[in-house]
Amino acid sequence: MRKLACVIGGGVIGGGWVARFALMGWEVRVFDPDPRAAERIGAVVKGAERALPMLFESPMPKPGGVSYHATLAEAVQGASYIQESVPEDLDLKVKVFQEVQCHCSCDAVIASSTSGFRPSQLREGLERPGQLVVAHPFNPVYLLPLVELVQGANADPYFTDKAEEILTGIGMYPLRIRSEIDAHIADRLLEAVWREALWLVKDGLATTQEIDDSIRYGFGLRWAQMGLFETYRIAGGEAGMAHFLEKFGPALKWPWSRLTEVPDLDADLVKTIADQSDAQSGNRGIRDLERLRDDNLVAILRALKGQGAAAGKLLKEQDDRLRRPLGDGVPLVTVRRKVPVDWTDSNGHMNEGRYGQVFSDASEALMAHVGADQAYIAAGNSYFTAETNIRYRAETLAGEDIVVETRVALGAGKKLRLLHEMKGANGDLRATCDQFLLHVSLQTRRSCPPLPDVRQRIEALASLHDRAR
Ligand SMILES: NC(=O)C1=CN([C@@H]2O[C@H](COP(=O)(O)OP(=O)(O)OC[C@H]3O[C@@H](n4cnc5c(N)ncnc54)[C@H](O)[C@@H]3O)[C@@H](O)[C@H]2O)C=CC1
Ligand SMILES: C[N+](C)(C)CC(=O)CC(=O)[O-]
Repeated sequence: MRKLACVIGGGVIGGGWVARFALMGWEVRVFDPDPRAAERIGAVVKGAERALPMLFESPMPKPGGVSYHATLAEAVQGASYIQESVPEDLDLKVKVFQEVQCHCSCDAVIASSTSGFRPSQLREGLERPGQLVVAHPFNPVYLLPLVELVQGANADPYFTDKAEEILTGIGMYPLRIRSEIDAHIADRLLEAVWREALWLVKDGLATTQEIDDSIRYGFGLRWAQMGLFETYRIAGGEAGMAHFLEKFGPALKWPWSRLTEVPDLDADLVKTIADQSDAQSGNRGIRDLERLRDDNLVAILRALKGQGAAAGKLLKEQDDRLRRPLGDGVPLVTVRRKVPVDWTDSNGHMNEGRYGQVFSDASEALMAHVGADQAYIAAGNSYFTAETNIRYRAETLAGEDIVVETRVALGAGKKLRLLHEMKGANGDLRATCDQFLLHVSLQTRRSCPPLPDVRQRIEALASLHDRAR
């Protein structure tokens, strides 16, 4: 399948889709009648280019090109996936889908970013209603994996399955919503919290900052890794969920919530909220806030990745999908990645310990390349590092692209000596590492010669790298 996506509507959400598809190697065609759309999307893509690759240890694919088209008919040509992200207006969306179907391939997935409409509403008057699904993302689309995938009645599961496969391939977590309902699942939950928050401000009970603090210092942290039900199960103690419901069930009937009413967004309430929000965050521009949000999300997601928990598990799976064989260049490129924010220290640059990690990753990649991979290790053979000598030549900042080039300087029997050079995007040297490893048996924990295949491949690399010196 040709990896060609079309994004219709290039605002906040459309821009995020463009960035995610393009950075995951898809060519993207955009249609948006607003002449400022390309500039807006450019700014979103720039932020995404810094943030998204920080999530992965594997190299990103070559980014796909982004092209802008004067007509919708031209933009959808040849696309296998079409994502609509025009404003939340049912008539407008239906009109867009009707036009899309006049020009797109009958095999293409047509997906809507709608926050609240049901697929059956969007399919009104469509010639091929089954071709449309809802794929509701979360802002920023290029970092947050969740996408609510709604098929609804009268759909063709072929398109839902295809959408699921494509969205998974670009690193997202498609959550299939079993029955179509207004606002799907997540927006219903968000809406409940949002309404309650608006009442708290309107009634003068809390400021915008106090409400944000009540979330980010407390339950927001719990939600990011366990959600609602698993968290409350623990709150029930040894007796679990049933006991939690027994303990806190009666409170549901007390007037703890104003959810059944909606506050009027009259001029007074809008001014109160806008003034409080200005006082809270008005000293920072939107781009600054976006960068702060993205860096924090990257750090949180990477922490979850370390634990293999929640969205972090998905990142590990995407790393596996992105991993490619090393190739046979001389020297070998053993690491190609972006420096993530959580690797920097109080000097504002990549911490010295992380250089050790990068070179360790380089050795591990080389080991896998010569056949000393996870299966080889599981069978009881491995290499241990006996000595590492790192020279720091220039500082490296978060968001920078780095590569490590590795030469086998010695591959004789159980001895392996690797010379690594870490370079920046322009080939400028950042650090070198001279590393001596010994082959070991994991049963005896003593050194021993490698198995013949690994030994041969190491010797071949050593002689190739020696000749190329
Ligand atoms: N902003 C958010 O937090 C989220 C929004 N959504 C949904 O995504 C959709 C888009 O929302 P936003 O990006 O926030 O809106 P937006 O207002 O930022 O962007 C809409 C874009 O559509 C363009 N547009 C208008 N008419 C068009 C047409 N006929 N053809 C092509 N482009 C057209 C506009 O020029 C604009 O660039 C909505 O359905 C919204 O509910 C979904 C998740 C989150
Ligand atoms: C406010 N909103 C309904 C458009 C929000 C969403 O749809 C999802 C999000 O990113 O919060």
